[in-house]
Amino acid sequence: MDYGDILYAEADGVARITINRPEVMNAFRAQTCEELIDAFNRAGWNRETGVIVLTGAGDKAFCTGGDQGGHDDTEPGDAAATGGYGGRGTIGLPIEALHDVIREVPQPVIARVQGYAIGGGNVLATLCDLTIAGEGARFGQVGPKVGSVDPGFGTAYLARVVGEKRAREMWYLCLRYSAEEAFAMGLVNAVVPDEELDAEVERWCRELLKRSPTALAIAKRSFNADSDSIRGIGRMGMQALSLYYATPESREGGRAFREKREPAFREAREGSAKGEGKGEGKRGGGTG
Ligand SMILES: CC(C)(COP(=O)(O)OP(=O)(O)OC[C@H]1O[C@@H](n2cnc3c(N)ncnc32)[C@H](O)[C@@H]1OP(=O)(O)O)[C@@H](O)C(=O)NCCC(=O)NCCSC(=O)CCC(=O)c1ccccc1C(=O)O
Repeated sequence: MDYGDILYAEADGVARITINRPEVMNAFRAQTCEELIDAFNRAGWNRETGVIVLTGAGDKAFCTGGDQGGHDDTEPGDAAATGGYGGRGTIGLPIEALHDVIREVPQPVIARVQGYAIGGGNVLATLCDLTIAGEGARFGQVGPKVGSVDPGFGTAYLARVVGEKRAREMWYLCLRYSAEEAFAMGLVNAVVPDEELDAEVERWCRELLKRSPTALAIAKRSFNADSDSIRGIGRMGMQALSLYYATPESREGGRAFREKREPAFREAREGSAKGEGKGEGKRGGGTG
């Protein structure tokens, strides 16, 4: 596969995968997810590769989740309306397959985080085996601010990593957390000055490359086994999410972000319940 949205490099036992869309803070669209899946499989099944590093291009962001310009913005009730991202998978992004492959590759995956790890970007960093952050990194979830949610690993697995209270706080309040705060809650393994980030990631890679790759693979699979049930719950939740994306309430979030204004979720939900707006009646007036 030729890559347009990501960069891929292999050297000295380390595969580096870089989301290369700095103009949208490394937000991902369907094509980005497809390329990431291909790259993870390429690195994961190469016996020369001992560690995989996932990062984002530039110094502004690791990844800010789904590309808000990529949502289907047709009105609910229009024949083509899905509210999704227009690609493969339940919500038009093969996000489930991307999450799976990060967990499936036998090598440890390190998230090298500089700048923002927000929304689906924070989920990707959380799913990596290890996270190393520059001191300027900022973490957080934004779903309920923009009409989205990750009903699988992004919520349930996050709770295992940082604990139920913190995970609920992150999702409900949509605050941003500094690298030090993320370290304190166990979301990050190490924080270093931004200019030392590459050297620190390299140091961790060299340590991992000294370890038995088979023992690491068994350890990884053993850690995963305990949280694999989240996958099934996530699949079910994703079906619900695809219905939610087609509602005025969810669409209001994406639109408000693009229009740089506060969303009016409650008005959108109530308008929908009353059957106001184009096509709502055809969907039974549900709000998702
Ligand atoms: C990242 C911010 C906090 C940065 O804020 P700030 O520093 O004030 O800069 P801005 O002016 O807001 O942004 C600068 C510039 O970047 C553009 N941009 C930022 N993020 C995105 C994005 N995600 N998509 C498109 N464009 C983006 C922004 O528009 C600006 O462009 P200009 O041209 O300069 O105007 C802040 O930007 C922010 O909060 N961004 C929103 C992040 C967001 O909404 N992410 C999507 C979250 S929902 C999601 O990821 C769903 C998809 C998904 O991932 C998923 C779905 C279902 C199950 C699982 C998952 C999953 O976990 O992956």
